[in-house]
Amino acid sequence: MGRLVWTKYLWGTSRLFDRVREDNPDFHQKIVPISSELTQPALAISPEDVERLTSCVNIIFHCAATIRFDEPLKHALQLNVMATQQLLNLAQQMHHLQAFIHISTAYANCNRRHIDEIIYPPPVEPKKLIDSLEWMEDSIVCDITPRLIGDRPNTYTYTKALAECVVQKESSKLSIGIIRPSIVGASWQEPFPGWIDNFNGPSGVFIAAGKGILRTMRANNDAVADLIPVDVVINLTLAAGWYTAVHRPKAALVYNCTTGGINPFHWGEIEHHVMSSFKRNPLEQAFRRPNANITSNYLMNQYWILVSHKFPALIYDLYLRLSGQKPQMMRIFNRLHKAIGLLEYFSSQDWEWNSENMNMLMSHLSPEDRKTFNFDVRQLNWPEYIENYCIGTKKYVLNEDMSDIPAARQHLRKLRNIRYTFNTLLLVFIWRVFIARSQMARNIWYFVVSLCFKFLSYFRASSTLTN
Ligand SMILES: CCCCCCCCCCCCCCCCCCCCCC(=O)SCCNC(=O)CCNC(=O)[C@H](O)C(C)(C)COP(=O)(O)OP(=O)(O)OC[C@H]1O[C@@H](n2cnc3c(N)ncnc32)[C@H](O)[C@@H]1OP(=O)(O)O
Ligand SMILES: NC(=O)C1=CN([C@@H]2O[C@H](COP(=O)(O)OP(=O)(O)OC[C@H]3O[C@@H](n4cnc5c(N)ncnc54)[C@H](OP(=O)(O)O)[C@@H]3O)[C@@H](O)[C@H]2O)C=CC1
Repeated sequence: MGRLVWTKYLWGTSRLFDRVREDNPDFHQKIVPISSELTQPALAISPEDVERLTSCVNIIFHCAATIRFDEPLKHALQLNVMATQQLLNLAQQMHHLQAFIHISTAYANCNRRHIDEIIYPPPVEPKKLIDSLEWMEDSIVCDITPRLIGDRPNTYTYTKALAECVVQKESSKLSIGIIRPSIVGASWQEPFPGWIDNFNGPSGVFIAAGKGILRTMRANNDAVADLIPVDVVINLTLAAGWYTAVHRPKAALVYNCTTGGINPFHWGEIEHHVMSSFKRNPLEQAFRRPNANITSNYLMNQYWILVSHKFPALIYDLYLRLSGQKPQMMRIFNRLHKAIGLLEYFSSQDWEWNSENMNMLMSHLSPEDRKTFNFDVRQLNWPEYIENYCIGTKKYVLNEDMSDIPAARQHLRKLRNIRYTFNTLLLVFIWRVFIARSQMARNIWYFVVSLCFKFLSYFRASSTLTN
């Protein structure tokens, strides 16, 4: 439902709605936005709006949540659990409600390796937790949060697990479907390939790598990167709304909305395609040439952070200071490291999700509906998707013009020349300081050079023989 920001998207200039605007310029007349605030009693919905909702609504799609990984527990609990309970209460007053679709996350149970389409017992009884945190000061809650969330990485996944349990409790009174998307990425086909409008999940990582800021990150090359295009999630959600309303399942049906078990792709492959895509379609004003690597080795990552992040940031900030400007690069890197640190849990391991209900739902759709509400990720071509995703971050997140690509390429060439010059100067400096002053360093240097020369002569000789 969201707050009234919805209107900004619908009536405003968002390119997401270009196609629907073309097909049906008056489409906005079909939409009635309702103002709400999840942190307020009864969700702060006005009595007139409550009246309208209870008399008109057939299906609820409950998406509103805080998705921040660093949300204080009390706030996350309020937004993701208590607000869900309030919406369920409101849903029970709705005279014509046919289905309640709750958007959870595939990582709600990320403390398990294999995740079935069932609701697992909650880590704690939600009501008990809400009651006990109510009287506690924020500082105490903060202290006990790590103990409470246990083997989950953050308050987000913890509260999303509790929310599932709250929703399940109402399944005798409402027809309920729960959608669990994995890592939501840019659109695959609808309304056009590559649409994305935020820095969440991998998008911020891709952009930071494309800008040449991010050069290293901890991730497992061979772990499955369970990205799911946003239009697949929406299509599945709509289809689940239809199925729930028509078939009225007795228990809440859970749909793991994932790609890993059906059409797996790995972080190592993503790295390769992201980097080559940004080399073909560079972002404007890159800090350095895009050249990022993932590694699962902690020490290696720390080494590259020092050499490829902190050292260039220090030099650049020194340059800014000397030219009378405010240093900023170190601050940017500190924020980046904080964000990356919160994502590494998800990129360093993999999970197996069972997605039988996704298949079951597909089998219930008519061939025409299967096309209109396509969520068959077997057809997803990953390299093409990643290319469109990277172009999408450029066009729709950073609002860069594709016609400026030649200038961006020129900028990368300039950066390459700066790097060559810098490396040459560094080599000369090292030569002057170490090699020219010490006999032993000189001997090692001559030894290395003669070894290289011998190798070269050997290869030349052997290639002449084979010819
Ligand atoms: C080596 C590289 C190789 C490259 C190739 C790639 C190879 C593969 C590599 C592996 C990839 C792994 C990906 C795994 C993803 C797993 C996700 C699991 C998802 C679980 C699924 C879910 O169930 S779902 C929810 C997902 N939930 C999020 O994903 C929110 C996270 N996030 C936050 O929890 C907060 O964001 C956090 C961070 C605390 C900061 O918090 P913070 O307070 O410091 O900063 P803010 O977020 O408030 O941002 C303040 C302003 O910075 C702007 N900004 C933000 N990022 C920016 C950026 N990169 N560049 C420029 N600008 C940026 C922003 O737009 C704001 O701008 P403004 O102020 O104008 O609005
Ligand atoms: N992004 C992802 O990778 C994944 C997301 N999900 C789930 O999908 C759902 C949507 O997530 P996503 O679109 O990514 O996240 P967004 O942050 O973009 O959307 C969250 C929505 O919740 C609303 N909201 C947040 N706080 C309040 C509040 N206090 N009062 C009223 N409304 C509020 C926001 O309204 P406003 O726009 O006004 O701020 C926004 O419409 C969430 O339930 C999330 O858990 C699941 C798996 C993956």
